[in-house]
Amino acid sequence: MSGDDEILLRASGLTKTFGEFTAVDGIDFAVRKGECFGFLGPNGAGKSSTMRMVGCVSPVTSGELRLFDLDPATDGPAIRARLGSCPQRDTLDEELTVQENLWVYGRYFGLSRKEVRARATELLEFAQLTERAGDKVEPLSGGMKRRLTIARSLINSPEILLLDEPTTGLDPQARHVLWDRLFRLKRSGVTLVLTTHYMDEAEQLCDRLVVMDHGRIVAEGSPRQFIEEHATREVLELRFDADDHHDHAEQVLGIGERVEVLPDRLLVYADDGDAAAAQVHARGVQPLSSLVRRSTLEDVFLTLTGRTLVD
Ligand SMILES: Nc1ncnc2c1ncn2[C@@H]1O[C@H](COP(=O)(O)OP(=O)(O)OP(=O)(O)O)[C@@H](O)[C@H]1O
Repeated sequence: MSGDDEILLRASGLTKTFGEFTAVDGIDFAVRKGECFGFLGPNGAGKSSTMRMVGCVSPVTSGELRLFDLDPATDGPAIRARLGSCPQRDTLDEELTVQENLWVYGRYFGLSRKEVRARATELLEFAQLTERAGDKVEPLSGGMKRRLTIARSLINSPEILLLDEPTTGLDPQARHVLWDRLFRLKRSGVTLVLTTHYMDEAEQLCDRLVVMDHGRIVAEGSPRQFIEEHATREVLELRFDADDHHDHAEQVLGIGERVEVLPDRLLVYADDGDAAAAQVHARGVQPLSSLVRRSTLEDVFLTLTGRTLVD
């Protein structure tokens, strides 16, 4: 196998248990060279436990895991040398400067002083932190710290970068800057594997993704495939006075393909949202507001699991 079809990471029957509890329940997936592969799911779905096994920091309970055709159980150090790993929480040394954080990490990977300095200069540019190179980390914004963490995880020029919820806790603008950096990284040939519970992030970044729930993979595909397969083209959102959404659901039953009741609104799944709205109107139902939008991964998740992603 070669080129774009080359599989860098493969799991089959991958399982992680903590005592009696099964956090990852026999999952299968494969990541191709150069793609961005995502694990989408709510808190507790087993995404981080999967990433920790892939990152060779948590042993596999059972099943098979191979990175670069190597086994984490016996080849952990060789795999880690070719991986970058960006944890959910920033673990920067706040007492050091921005560039010192990179230098220290580079030395840990065995790069020479000269190599470390050259690589750090490149990475600061990539992370748009050149101007802050000599500043302490502590006062940086959340977005800057996240970019520095990513830069640090790239110091060894990894072939695969693991990102556990890369933009959780960041404001919208900082998220967009980060997405732009990750796009650039992917274009440069780095394979990205990320977890997220944001549908927009998965839609923006991932070529392929799996949806996880209760330790299992419940669906797999590209974001567009997901939407085409598991949701209608459009959704009509209807809002009524609080508390009576269930009553209104009965009134609109049979319109579109499916009606979903959420605490604050009704979702009518229909390929033609405007036609569905006209039918609602014809039945004399009068919502406080109504809106037609395209289906998203959130709708797919709701269809597959009966729950919203972010409760
Ligand atoms: N070290 C541990 N010991 C016991 N249970 C654990 C441990 N680590 C994770 N779990 C449990 O395994 C389940 C999956 O956790 P995991 O962190 O993998 O989920 P997640 O999808 O990454 O969620 P989050 O978005 O909150 O990180 C959770 O119920 C969690 O409480």
